[in-house]
Amino acid sequence: HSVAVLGAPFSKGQKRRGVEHGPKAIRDAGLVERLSNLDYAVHDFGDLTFKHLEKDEHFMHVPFPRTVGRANQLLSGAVSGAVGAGHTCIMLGGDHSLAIGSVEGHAQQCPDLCLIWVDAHADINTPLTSPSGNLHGQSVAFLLKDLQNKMPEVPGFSWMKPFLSARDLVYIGLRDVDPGEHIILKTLGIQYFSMRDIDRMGIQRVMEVTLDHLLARKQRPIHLSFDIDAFDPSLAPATGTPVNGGLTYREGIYVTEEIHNTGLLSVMDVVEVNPTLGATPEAVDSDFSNIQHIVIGPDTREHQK
Ligand SMILES: N[C@](CCCC[B-](O)(O)O)(CCN1CCCCC1)C(=O)O
Ligand SMILES: [Mn+2]
Ligand SMILES: [Mn+2]
Ligand SMILES: [Mn+2]
Repeated sequence: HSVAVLGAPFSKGQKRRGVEHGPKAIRDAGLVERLSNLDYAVHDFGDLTFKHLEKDEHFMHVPFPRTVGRANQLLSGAVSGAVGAGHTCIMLGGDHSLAIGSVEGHAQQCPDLCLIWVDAHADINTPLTSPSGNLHGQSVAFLLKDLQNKMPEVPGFSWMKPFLSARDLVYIGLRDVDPGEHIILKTLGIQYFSMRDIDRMGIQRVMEVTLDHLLARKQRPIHLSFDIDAFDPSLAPATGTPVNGGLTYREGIYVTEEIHNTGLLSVMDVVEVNPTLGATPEAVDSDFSNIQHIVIGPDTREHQK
């Protein structure tokens, strides 16, 4: 079947410059070619063009709310279009605030979707709990119906309303969760597997329980939102919020292979790649070839043994 590649060169969900170059860096490392070599029909939709809104005052301590909201409204339409056209969509970020538009657009086509969030962070702060105000740490809070009564009206987001149930979300890779986020995770009973859980259970068991939790009742489309800071910084240093003690290369491969093997992957976000950060040129290059391999999985012919 066919794959749509959609670039979202956007950085205003956080304060560090450079993550807007993520899509180009991933493309330059050969994503489209590698997908084509795996006999996928690849439709490269190119990069979205985001407008920086002139008047965009902070909302509380949240920077660029209208710019971020507008970007996600645009992205939502693009992802909805790609999925509606029958493609599996790969969205290249850009910072993780883009998951708001990506998941919302996906849900327009697939209201019964489930969400697997691979990340060092929970990204579930509300504007009231966020220590930084940065919207890339609040994405999930905008999606969840269960948090509706805890969310203020943020300017720029009136185009959407929360649609996801807490039971339809699983986290993998958590190791830097803020106090307010921890309270939300516990209160909503959200299923998560921290790095400590992975240490104890092993990645095979984590994936078994994750896919059982999400798919046992019924098979449905999977949205995989993959923040590359889920990886250990030794593997993926070129990212804005690195945290030690992350996923190994093999764990990353296993997570994506198990999701691939369900045949239910419908949209994947690859976000927080910042080629201007924390890396030497060779590290940047290995970063992206690693990401390529993880995102696409090894040559599928290996599976057909
Ligand atoms: N939870 C943080 C980081 C969010 C990262 C967003 B992601 O996952 O898309 O990269 C704050 C993290 N923490 C704050 C106190 C000092 C240490 C970092 C926040 O700013 O909300
Ligand atoms: Mn994230
Ligand atoms: Mn993160
Ligand atoms: Mn990050």
